[in-house]
Amino acid sequence: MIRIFDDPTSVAVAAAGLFAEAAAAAMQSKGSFYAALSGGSTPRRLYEELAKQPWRDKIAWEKVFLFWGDERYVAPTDPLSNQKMTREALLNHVPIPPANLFPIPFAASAGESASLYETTLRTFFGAEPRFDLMLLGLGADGHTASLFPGTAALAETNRWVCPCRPQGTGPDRITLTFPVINRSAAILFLVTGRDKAPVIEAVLDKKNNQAALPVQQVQPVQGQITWFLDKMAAGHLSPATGS
Ligand SMILES: O=C(O)[C@H](O)[C@@H](O)[C@H](O)[C@H](O)COP(=O)(O)O
Repeated sequence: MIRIFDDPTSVAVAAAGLFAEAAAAAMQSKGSFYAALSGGSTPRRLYEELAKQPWRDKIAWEKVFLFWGDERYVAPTDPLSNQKMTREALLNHVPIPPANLFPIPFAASAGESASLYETTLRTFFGAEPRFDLMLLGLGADGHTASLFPGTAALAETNRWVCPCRPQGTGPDRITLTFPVINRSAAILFLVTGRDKAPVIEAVLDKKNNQAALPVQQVQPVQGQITWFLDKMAAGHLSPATGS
């Protein structure tokens, strides 16, 4: 499903509603809700929405279990940390038990952080990872989570978590891999801004004549993909694709 909203704030408000609905449905069927969080500017707005009413009081936060889809290899106090962003925007403001939070650890190396997180996930989920909701963003280069073009992590079939080194500057990353992402019950992409219009057109209007983009490997085994876009990101889509 593709939904197009006027602006990033409307995307975040709608995403908060979807998050709350997915949480209520999972809690009703199995008593808990497992979500993987994304970094990025649009998710931050979503987290700020969830920290406000009605969601702060309406969501049964003690039954919410939060994981991170990717992280920069930096200390959790670093301004680049997705964990720090999420704590500031959401977690410091809602009654979620600390034991329900599973941030990506900052270990001796990005590789060690990834393998520790893999152990955490395997201990929690057992044989098969199954997130009720996976939040994802999309980079202008087609990356999602920290699965960047041309990196070995794209071909991973066994490991659930990988370290990776994006091209250019910036810290190493730790990312969930496609075998985990594609076992999610639901995936929600939040994409806003004019700079995303070409990549959104390539992915959703399938006008991609270049090499395959990482995001095109998001193909859930059973789950649903929902795209929440703002008008700017949807600017190059044909009218038949958007709604
Ligand atoms: O932590 C991150 O930055 C995410 O891993 C990354 O995949 C992000 O979601 C996209 O780059 C889009 O980011 P924006 O929403 O900020 O454009």
